[in-house]
Amino acid sequence: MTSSLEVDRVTVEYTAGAPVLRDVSVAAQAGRMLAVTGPSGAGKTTLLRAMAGVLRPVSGAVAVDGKPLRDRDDAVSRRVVLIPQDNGLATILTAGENVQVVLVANGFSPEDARRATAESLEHVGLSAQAGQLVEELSGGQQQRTAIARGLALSGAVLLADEVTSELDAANRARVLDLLRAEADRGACVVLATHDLEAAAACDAELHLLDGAAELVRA
Ligand SMILES: Nc1ncnc2c1ncn2[C@@H]1O[C@H](COP(=O)(O)OP(=O)(O)OP(=O)(O)O)[C@@H](O)[C@H]1O
Repeated sequence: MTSSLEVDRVTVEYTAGAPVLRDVSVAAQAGRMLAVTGPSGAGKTTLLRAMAGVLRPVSGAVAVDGKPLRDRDDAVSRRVVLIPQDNGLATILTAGENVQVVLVANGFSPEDARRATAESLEHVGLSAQAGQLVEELSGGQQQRTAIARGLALSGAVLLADEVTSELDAANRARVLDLLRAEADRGACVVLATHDLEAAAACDAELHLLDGAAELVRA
């Protein structure tokens, strides 16, 4: 089944009366990649967190398949996957454990979780690091572990926040190919990025500036 993600006139505030996003609307469609660009502090992470159901807008709504998201639990049950900017990995677990634990928590049997973990780490080129503690991995290897974890969940919506920032050119190209493969299997992919080449690899681009959004490429 394919899904669509609609952001309808969303305003988000961290402090009452000081919106970080103002009246932002955009739709992300199944099978396509949407880039969210803009300078540091423009609100890219805030928008992805609202899309993920982590932040509740003060007005407007985020909907998947026309049904508004209630909160993060609702978003998880509707297969909205967020790969966060800070990776969100448990540093005292291995790369493999980080992926596997999340899969089991999402209903995979231990055997399926083991298989999907091995496949996903292989896709990002980390098979040899599966048993290594996250705190022993480089920044780019940690970033790829978080990507492997997000990809393994096979979301209907995949929200990737600055997932190429620590990667060399070859790994960046590999990750963009993997995100494209997610879109090709029917996911809505949203990529927040500073990287102009990564943005150019997407089908559409939403540019944020001072909390307002403009669709610069549809
Ligand atoms: N938890 C928070 N509490 C208060 N203000 C916040 C919080 N998180 C972000 N902000 C503010 O919201 C604005 C947008 O931040 P956000 O992280 O969404 O920007 P960004 O475009 O992702 O930036 P970057 O490219 O540097 O990651 C910034 O002014 C930031 O200081």
